[in-house]
Amino acid sequence: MPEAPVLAQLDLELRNLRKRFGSFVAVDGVSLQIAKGQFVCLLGPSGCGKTTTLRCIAGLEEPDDGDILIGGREVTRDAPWQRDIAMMFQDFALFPHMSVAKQVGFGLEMLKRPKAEVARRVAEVLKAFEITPFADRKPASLSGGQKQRVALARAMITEPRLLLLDEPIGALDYSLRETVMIELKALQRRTGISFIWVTHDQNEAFSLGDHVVVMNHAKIEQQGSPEDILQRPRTPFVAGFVQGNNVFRGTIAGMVRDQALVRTALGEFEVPLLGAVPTLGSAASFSVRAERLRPTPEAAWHNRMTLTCQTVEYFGSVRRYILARPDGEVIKLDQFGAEPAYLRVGEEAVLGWRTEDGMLHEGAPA
Ligand SMILES: Nc1ncnc2c1ncn2[C@@H]1O[C@H](COP(=O)(O)OP(=O)(O)OP(=O)(O)O)[C@@H](O)[C@H]1O
Repeated sequence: MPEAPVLAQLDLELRNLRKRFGSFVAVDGVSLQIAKGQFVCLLGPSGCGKTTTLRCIAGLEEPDDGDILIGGREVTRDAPWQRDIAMMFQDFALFPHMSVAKQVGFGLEMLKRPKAEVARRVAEVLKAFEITPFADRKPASLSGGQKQRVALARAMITEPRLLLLDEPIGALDYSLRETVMIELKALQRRTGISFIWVTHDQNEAFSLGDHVVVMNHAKIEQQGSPEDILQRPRTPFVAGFVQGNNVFRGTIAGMVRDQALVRTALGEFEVPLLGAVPTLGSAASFSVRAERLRPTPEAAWHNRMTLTCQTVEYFGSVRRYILARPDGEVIKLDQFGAEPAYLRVGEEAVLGWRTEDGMLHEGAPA
């Protein structure tokens, strides 16, 4: 059994957090435990409640119900500056009339630290973020990447326990994003401060996060390591939301030992039973990742179907085949890009997969 996290060592805990705007429920019973020094990504489609959750943690929204603990201390009704957090927004929210040095020192001045200490720390932080040459400049004269460094320096100077980031690289050019992501990940590791990073971009979430929290319709659908979520999606929503899954819908037609037989429009497939045993005849869905399918299944594999290759996309590291399903949907098959191609457009293939590569979902499919 996995060890329960030691509560005093949690950087953040949310207990059954709820937030309504009028009759609209934006956050619906969100519970979360974040150990020390984690890079956490809140991932989900637009409007699923990520930003509202983050704003509740920051103290910018008051939850209707539930508790927020930071570093083991209950802060649900505390003001933002009493929470040992800092925030960084997509537009960086820099003060337009303040010099870079002044805004970087702002947090320490608010905490009424002695002038000499503020000056020393500002000099250190400007140097660490390589923005010393801009110390006297106003934000308007800085590039996007420079503004971002200033915003980060301003957030990090108080050495908060949590840094809350809302789509922090959304405003940067694509060419800059990868470099900034590498820098931010290194900064998080170096400082040991937990980052809570809101994004709707799964590449960002899976490449940065130690822990990814997938939200949909105000609730957490699944949380875990990137590998957990990519390889073992537990709900039809997560399977459909993350890239690379083939989702099958049908009904439970039988159960043998530790396997369910799922009847779909494409045939009957065996899927391992992991959790609760489903009712015979109930609606069910499962997924198989595109790289788990094979164009020449072994004789012993039960799961197979004959389809025609519609398109081949080549991404360098991966070759992706799109095969037409009779129900109008498609099947994705991925192959390592350096290998000779499996199939050509128009070619028919028998695709198959090992039973253990199917993932039966919890809850009925939509
Ligand atoms: N102050 C508010 N008043 C009314 N409704 C709000 C308010 N703030 C957020 N909402 C609604 O709550 C829902 C969740 O919003 P939230 O900003 O948390 O979503 P999100 O997942 O961060 O989305 P996005 O990625 O688009 O920012 C949305 O439907 C939004 O319209």
